Amino acid sequence: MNNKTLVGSTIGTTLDRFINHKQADFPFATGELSQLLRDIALAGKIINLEINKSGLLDIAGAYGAVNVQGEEQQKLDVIANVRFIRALRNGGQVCAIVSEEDDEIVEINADSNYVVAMDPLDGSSNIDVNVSIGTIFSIYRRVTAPGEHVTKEDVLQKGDKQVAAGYILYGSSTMMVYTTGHGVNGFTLEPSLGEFVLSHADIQSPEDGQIYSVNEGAYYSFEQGVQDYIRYCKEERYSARYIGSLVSDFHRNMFKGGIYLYPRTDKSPNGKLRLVYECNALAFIAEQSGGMATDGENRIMSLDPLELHQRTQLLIGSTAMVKKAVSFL
Ligand SMILES: O=P(O)(O)OC[C@H]1O[C@](O)(COP(=O)(O)O)[C@@H](O)[C@@H]1O
Ligand SMILES: [Mg+2]
Ligand SMILES: [Mg+2]
Repeated sequence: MNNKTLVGSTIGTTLDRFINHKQADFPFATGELSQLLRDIALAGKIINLEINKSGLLDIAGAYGAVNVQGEEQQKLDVIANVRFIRALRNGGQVCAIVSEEDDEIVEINADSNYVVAMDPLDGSSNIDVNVSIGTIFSIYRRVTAPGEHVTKEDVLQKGDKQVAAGYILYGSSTMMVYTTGHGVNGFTLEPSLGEFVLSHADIQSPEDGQIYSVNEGAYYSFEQGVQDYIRYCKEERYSARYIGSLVSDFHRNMFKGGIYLYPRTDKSPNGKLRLVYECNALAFIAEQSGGMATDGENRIMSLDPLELHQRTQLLIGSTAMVKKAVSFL
């Protein structure tokens, strides 16, 4: 882990100031993307407050509905979804949202330029047991003209088209980590100030590592190559670490060096994780911090999304480890 002092964006700089500073790098910037990043940070702060006291409030447990994935929605999944949509609507920069919790495209401000794909609450199985969870987001510029009807073309863009992406991690501290294609920076929420403050500048993921993250309980449903790679990790005496929240496992491995795998199984022939609002964002962060993200054959960000809730196999993390894993497939 390296904390470097960068001209104009020193450790301790607030997110707001950092965004302003970075915007100056783009002479034709309109400030829309900057405002959108602020809106996401605001929604993250609001959700963070609810998560922190979720045990005290009647927001634990199931919501009593099933989302398009066939998964039982948790109350906090729905609350986080509502909070994000409201913050992005009020912020005025978004024309459409693709969310894990909504079957169809959520149309917002027809005249706005940006599309957001989001997983409002990642790691839902950990919500009620006080284990770290997150929010994942990808930002694209629409391809249709402002004012026109939003189409699937606007929301089903390759990961390579992302203009920004990141996540908010609600853990022992709350962090917002994002990229606009110029490196990855992490901001820690200073609770008494209520401000995200630059704490991890220009994050670089180690080339190699000793940690592997996979749900080994599904070992026998994985393809032979994946089973062989997991056995290799054991022979190498790597450490097995699996929180069960993609954002948290990814975050740890990005700093310490490691690989996260969610392989396809006989039950889920395309894997479990969603390309549009989980994998593309983390793939952008991984590549921008020196790591790698693949479905076993292709770069995740080169994949053409065909469906809003399309799933993909995911291998992500330190480059040397991901390449090694792919060599087993
Ligand atoms: O319980 P499993 O099958 O290991 O799946 C855990 C994975 O599923 C997820 O919970 C899926 O995300 P959601 O919680 O947003 O649906 C990931 O965060 C996590 O890595
Ligand atoms: Mg998720
Ligand atoms: Mg989710």
